[in-house]
Amino acid sequence: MEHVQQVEPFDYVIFGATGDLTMRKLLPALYNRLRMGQIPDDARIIGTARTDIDREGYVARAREALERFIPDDVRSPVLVDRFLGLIHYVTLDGTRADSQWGDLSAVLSEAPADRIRVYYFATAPQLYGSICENLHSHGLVTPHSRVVLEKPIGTDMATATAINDGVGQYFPESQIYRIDHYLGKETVQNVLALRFANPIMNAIWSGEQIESVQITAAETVGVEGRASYYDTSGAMRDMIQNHLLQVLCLVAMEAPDSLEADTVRNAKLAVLNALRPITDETVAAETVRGQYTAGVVGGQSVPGYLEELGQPSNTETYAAVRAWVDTPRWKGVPFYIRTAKRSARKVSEIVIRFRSAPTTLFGSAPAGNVLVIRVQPNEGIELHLNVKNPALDAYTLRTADLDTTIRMEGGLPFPDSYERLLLDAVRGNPVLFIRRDEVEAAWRWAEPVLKAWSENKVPMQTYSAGSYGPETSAEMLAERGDKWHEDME
Ligand SMILES: NC(=O)C1=CN([C@@H]2O[C@H](COP(=O)(O)OP(=O)(O)OC[C@H]3O[C@@H](n4cnc5c(N)ncnc54)[C@H](OP(=O)(O)O)[C@@H]3O)[C@@H](O)[C@H]2O)C=CC1
Ligand SMILES: O=C1O[C@H](COP(=O)(O)O)[C@@H](O)[C@H](O)[C@H]1O
Repeated sequence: MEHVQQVEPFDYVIFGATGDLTMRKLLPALYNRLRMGQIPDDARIIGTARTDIDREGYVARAREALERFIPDDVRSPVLVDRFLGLIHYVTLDGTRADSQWGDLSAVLSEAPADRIRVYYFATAPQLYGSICENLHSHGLVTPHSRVVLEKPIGTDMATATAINDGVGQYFPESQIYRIDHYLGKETVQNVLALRFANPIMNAIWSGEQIESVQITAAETVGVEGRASYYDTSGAMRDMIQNHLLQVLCLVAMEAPDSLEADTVRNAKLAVLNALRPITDETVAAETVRGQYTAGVVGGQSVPGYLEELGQPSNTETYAAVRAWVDTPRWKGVPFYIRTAKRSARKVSEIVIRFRSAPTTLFGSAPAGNVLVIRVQPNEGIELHLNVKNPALDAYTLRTADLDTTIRMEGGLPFPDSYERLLLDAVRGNPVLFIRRDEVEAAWRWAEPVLKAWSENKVPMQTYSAGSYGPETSAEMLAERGDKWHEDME
């Protein structure tokens, strides 16, 4: 099975190795892959950051991170020591040409010249260009090198272009891996299997049978310790421009001829290019933005966004958009996309509402079937069907659910999406990474909305923490007789 095959020996060079992302996600993900037997003994993880510590100091931090973020039942002292044995650390300012590049070069030159080298940028994106320039000028970019770029790729088209140009000067597109962790989620990848491996699904996957599509990513958490980042971002930039548009692409794309990276990415790009532009004239009707106020989440009282921030802000913590994919397949089908912080519950899901049967056999019209792809939690698929109500003499209907939970063999939880993606970069498989033109097409669609919002062309709504969002969001759906999933019967 592919997921337990060992990858080739590699050097993973992490820029930003002392940061939150490395400690919380990257090191635990690599540990878990080592635990699964996928990481060869001679692989190396080379952390770099400006913090002046030696290898022992860094290994101590890495050990602490594993103790914190790897559950006890899968953290074995022997494996932890083996993992920590792979780690090196080089103190380095990635933006300065006169920093200790020689030290990094010396460590890298201990491995064969044709070794796979992954440069992972877990720093602020503004640094990516100068880190690449320094890698190049110090002769560290080899034909076997790849660079993984963390989000956000810009805050608009201009900044995205600057980042992509900066990296693109030194790495060809084929060596650039833009990560989107939603594509690493098992249930997101499953959309392709569900659609294209099941003729019964494929046959009904268009506006002829589908009334509307909803894509939700809601969280109960607020902005946690990331307020300074989040307040410059907001829900549209943080979740919709990247993760949720990618999910929309998988739901809406035409069948690719193969699962080869560029074939899939071309199919996604075609969807992004077919998104109907939202203009100053349509933005108030097609979008809703909001900020959470104080409320109760999971039984705990929590402050509002502005209280947490301690200053006024025009940044949305909730965004909902009615998007349209202008292709023959999706004519007249709204794609409702929404994301929220401090929502009533954590849920990411895709809800496909089918048109109802035109029959008059049963008195009232039967409800349209609903297919729910549960991205997380409780990953699985449910299909709401109409069945005869067995309790009554009259021939009436009720709904029954076909519900399947998708699990790994042995009932194990799915690996974190970073686990798959980190090793795909080693394998040289970019299918789950985003190509430059996709990023640009997504900004082309999102930018006019952000501009209109910044000019207050759409009022900022409020919603209580622990609710499902502003009322105007439900009203946007009601205009066409639609309801958000939680309001469906
Ligand atoms: N944290 C998260 O959950 C997520 C983060 N991201 C993205 O990942 C990136 C990193 O985020 P996060 O870990 O939270 O940020 P942190 O601020 O926690 O870490 C930043 C890292 O960059 C290093 N750094 C800063 N300047 C330089 C420099 N000039 N040269 C070399 N290293 C430098 C810092 O170390 P030092 O000060 O020692 O140099 C530190 O290791 C950002 O782009 C973020 O948007 C994306 C998704 C989720
Ligand atoms: O990229 C991000 O995603 C997380 C949500 O990810 P999930 O896998 O838990 O759904 C979000 O909290 C964060 O703000 C955003 O930057």
